[in-house]
Amino acid sequence: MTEQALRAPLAAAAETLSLGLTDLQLDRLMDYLGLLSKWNKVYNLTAVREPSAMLTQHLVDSLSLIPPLRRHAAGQQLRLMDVGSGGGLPGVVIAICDPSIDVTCVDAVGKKAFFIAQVAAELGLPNLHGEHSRVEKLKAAPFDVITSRAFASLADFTEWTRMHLKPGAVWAAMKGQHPTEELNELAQRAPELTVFHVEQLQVPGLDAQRCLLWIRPEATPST
Ligand SMILES: C[S@@+](CC[C@H](N)C(=O)[O-])C[C@H]1O[C@@H](n2cnc3c(N)ncnc32)[C@H](O)[C@@H]1O
Repeated sequence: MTEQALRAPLAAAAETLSLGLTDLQLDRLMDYLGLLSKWNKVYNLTAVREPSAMLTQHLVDSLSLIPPLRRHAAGQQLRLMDVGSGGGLPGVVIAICDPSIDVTCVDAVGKKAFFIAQVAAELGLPNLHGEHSRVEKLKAAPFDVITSRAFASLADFTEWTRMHLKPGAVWAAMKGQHPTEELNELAQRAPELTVFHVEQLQVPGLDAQRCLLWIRPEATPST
């Protein structure tokens, strides 16, 4: 498939999601797709091999997070950690779509974190950083939002990243079908956490269930 043939469905998906992306942002998303496809063979970034499948299953899927994230940001600058980001999903897509969000992609595999740094340099994204570490070993740093996609159970995700939450910060976990069992496990292991919003994500061109879970530590009552 030619680049032009992939750019059209990408632009259409961005339009359907009302993202208001500029031509430069669409170019960067296409450049990212090119890098993902090129370096996948070397770095083993994703099991999805075909660029057209990567476009829908990875880029457009990650784009579906942008409207809820913007709603949450409400125009404020945010520091966001994307945990277990692999080839940069959704972290790189967020950094391209929203320059006011400073994104750190954390992955336990060094070559994946290196790839993120390479994407940041090649695409000229000063708001994108790659960090090589198991997240539970990472020195505590304050973030406003911690995201994950295809990473770990909700209970592990929140336990391993809790020390990185600023006061007032939240987790946003991308999942497929409504994760009933994971929610039950979370309620047992971390009853002090609140799942304050579960929303369906619409992924243009993908006939699959997707949802986003917003979680926060229970507010400490003031004394
Ligand atoms: C299934 S991949 C998902 C990648 C990407 N988020 C996506 O949606 O395509 C899970 C990633 O989590 C990373 N990972 C697993 N355990 C980790 C940990 N404790 N800390 C940081 N990264 C971890 C793996 O190296 C892998 O790249």
